[in-house]
Amino acid sequence: MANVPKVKLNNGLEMPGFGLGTYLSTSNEIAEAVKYAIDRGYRHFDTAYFYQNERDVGGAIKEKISEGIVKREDIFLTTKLWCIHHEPSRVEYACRKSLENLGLDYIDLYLMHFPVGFSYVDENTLVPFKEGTYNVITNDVDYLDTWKAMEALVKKGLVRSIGLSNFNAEQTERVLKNCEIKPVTNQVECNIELNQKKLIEFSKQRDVVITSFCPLARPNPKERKPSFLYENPTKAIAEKHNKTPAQVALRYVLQLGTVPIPKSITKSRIDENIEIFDFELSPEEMKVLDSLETGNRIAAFSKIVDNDHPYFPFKAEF
Ligand SMILES: NC(=O)C1=CN([C@@H]2O[C@H](COP(=O)(O)OP(=O)(O)OC[C@H]3O[C@@H](n4cnc5c(N)ncnc54)[C@H](OP(=O)(O)O)[C@@H]3O)[C@@H](O)[C@H]2O)C=CC1
Ligand SMILES: O=C1CO[C@H](CO)[C@@H](O)[C@@H]1O
Repeated sequence: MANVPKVKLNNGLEMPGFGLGTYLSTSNEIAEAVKYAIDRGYRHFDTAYFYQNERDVGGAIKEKISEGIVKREDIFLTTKLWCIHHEPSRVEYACRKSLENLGLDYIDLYLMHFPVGFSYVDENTLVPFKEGTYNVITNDVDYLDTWKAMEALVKKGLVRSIGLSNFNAEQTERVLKNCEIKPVTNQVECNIELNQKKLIEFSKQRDVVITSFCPLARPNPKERKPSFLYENPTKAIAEKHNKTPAQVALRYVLQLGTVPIPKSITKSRIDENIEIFDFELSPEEMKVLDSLETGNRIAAFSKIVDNDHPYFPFKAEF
């Protein structure tokens, strides 16, 4: 079984340096995947209110706890505050709703999913579109006010750590300069094609860990994309190490100093993805992989959220 090192967070707690993503899978398939992953040594799981699978993920964890395979304190569970709950008065409600869905007493890490708030219509309208369009109705809640309400969750013991997701450097700095409790991580898209080197360096200097989502760039096997999973130079590097291109891609973001959270519901891939702690890419190989950066971003916010919103994060260089 892979020996996953722990990463020290700026609040003194630890987070396993590798985890399982859960986006786009619900119900039985994700519950089975989480249970299998626990059996195979995964201890860190990433979900979100937005994914509508907190019940499945939490239920699977609880099952493994009641079987005596793990204890609650062995598991590191992340979930996220969704954009319709940015109003400070909604934050505790949203967190308690996530806890209820998960069936757990506390959340290890609670992230603000995105810096822009969306208008609240009702619980089931996760993405409120302007009629007849695919443009989201945003609001102007300041993410600093949302952050203050998240700090209160730590004080109440509902969550152990809080963090950011999809924040750019300037936004991260604004939170750091105005917070009582520092964000422990910023979870951002990071893979061979969007290697986030500048944001990683910036965050490292401020003791904020970068967690890498879409570390495999959400593969599309029919179109053989991303090319780094199917072609050289990744393929040749993988062969040299007796690994797969996916393992090289995950090892790459790990060696950049980030925490990868690849998602899979496939047993063989759950096994494959965690086996990245027994080899090392050389500085030359890292350089070759650096050169595959295209800047392509997959997580779709830029298509639905007004890019001119003052808190839209992706107009900045990093
Ligand atoms: N904070 C945020 O805004 C965001 C957070 N996330 C989080 O990050 C996680 C990971 O990102 P995600 O978008 O899922 O993208 P990933 O890059 O992790 O890709 C997931 C896809 O890759 C497939 N896959 C997994 N392992 C392999 C492998 N070894 N070889 C080939 N294909 C493989 C999976 O298929 P299968 O499951 O069928 O095996 C799935 O279709 C999410 O699940 C979510 O938890 C993601 C996006 C945004
Ligand atoms: O977490 C997420 C999963 O990816 C989606 C985009 O494809 C994002 O919208 C969302 O934040």
